[in-house]
Amino acid sequence: MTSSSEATPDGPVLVCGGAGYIGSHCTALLQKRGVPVVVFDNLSTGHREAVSAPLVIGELGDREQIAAALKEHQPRAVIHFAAKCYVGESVTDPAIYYRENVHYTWNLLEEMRAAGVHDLVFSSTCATYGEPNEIPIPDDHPQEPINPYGRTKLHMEHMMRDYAHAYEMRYAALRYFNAAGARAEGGIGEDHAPETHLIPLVLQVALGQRDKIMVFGDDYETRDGTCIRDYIHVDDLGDAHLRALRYLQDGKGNLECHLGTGNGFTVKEIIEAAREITGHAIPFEVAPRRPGDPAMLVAGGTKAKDALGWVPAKGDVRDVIRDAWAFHSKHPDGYASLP
Ligand SMILES: NC(=O)c1ccc[n+]([C@@H]2O[C@H](COP(=O)([O-])OP(=O)(O)OC[C@H]3O[C@@H](n4cnc5c(N)ncnc54)[C@H](O)[C@@H]3O)[C@@H](O)[C@H]2O)c1
Ligand SMILES: O=c1ccn([C@@H]2O[C@H](COP(=O)(O)OP(=O)(O)O[C@H]3O[C@H](CO)[C@H](O)[C@H](O)[C@H]3O)[C@@H](O)[C@H]2O)c(=O)[nH]1
Repeated sequence: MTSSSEATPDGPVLVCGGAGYIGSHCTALLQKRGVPVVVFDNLSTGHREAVSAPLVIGELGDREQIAAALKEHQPRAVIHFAAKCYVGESVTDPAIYYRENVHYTWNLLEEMRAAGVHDLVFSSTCATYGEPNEIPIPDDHPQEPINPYGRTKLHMEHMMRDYAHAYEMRYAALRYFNAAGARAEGGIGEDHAPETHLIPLVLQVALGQRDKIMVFGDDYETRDGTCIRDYIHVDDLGDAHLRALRYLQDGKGNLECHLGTGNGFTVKEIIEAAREITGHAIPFEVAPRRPGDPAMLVAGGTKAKDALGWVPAKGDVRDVIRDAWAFHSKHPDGYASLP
């Protein structure tokens, strides 16, 4: 058994998508806690430099590659981060999302079943809730996604629920709010191309890589007219995955819950906090609303705390931005800045 302050699951753990932003942070934490870990990633959006664990360059579209990795590394569990994640692209080209999120996850489930690997922790998203009818959003909010990205994630959740019901399998679906920040101990951080997320874009302005940040809409019904989001530190997300896996391995059942801080910040508040931290003026310009953006997304409920004993260590967005800034100012071109 583990203490409530630190969870250590049994390994080896296969981390699909472990070269990506959130997966690399979870992998680093597993290693820090001494859990044997192997990353399986096709490096389509991930980075070899983000991984210091053994890396299998593999494709979830290819069942033979999944089977070979499971056979060679004999994991006791899988944590599954790999997915396509651009909401706009999912609207214009949903086929990619149904193939790579839904079909490829089915590939993984089938190969796990064939190999007798029973435990799966998986990245879901608050985008499965769609336009919330209640803020803060309770854990049992209806799931009515408003774009194909969210719908594919919901399909993935349903697949896991059905597999867990029918076969010998246990799963945790963790619905993240806005992942942000970088590893407090340094070395890894966020490097997406193209980058669409607010905090790294704001920090690109501070680095002189952009003239200004565009604020998508200032006529929402919020305290300053700009959208409110719940920014959750990527290290806290990593910790929640370890706890969720321990929960499954302790036989406590399946789990579906969201992961956020419960604190919401407006776009203008993020810019202001980044000004304080970077000392840069960070000019902005108001642009039209971005289609599909809900005014407010903030986590409510206590399910993750009750089930996992998980409380985010960095609930203040300034701490999140400070860690992101430490990474971006040291690696202004992301992993390309590394020697
Ligand atoms: N970033 C966020 O704010 C956020 C919020 C909610 C949910 N999520 C979910 O969290 C997960 C991780 O997000 P991220 O921001 O770290 O994304 P990311 O793109 O940085 O990481 C995804 C990783 O999966 C790998 N991958 C993708 N397709 C693959 C395939 N077919 N075979 C093998 N590897 C493959 C990529 O190379 C990459 O390393 C995603 O499932 C995403 O939907 C992210
Ligand atoms: O240049 C920018 C970028 C973003 N924003 C605003 O900043 C807020 C946060 O935007 P992000 O793109 O950083 O994050 P989202 O809330 O859109 O995205 C989150 O929710 C999505 C689903 O809705 C996906 O799950 C995604 O991975 C996750 O980060 C939004 O109000 C957005 O309109 C701007 O004003 N200007």
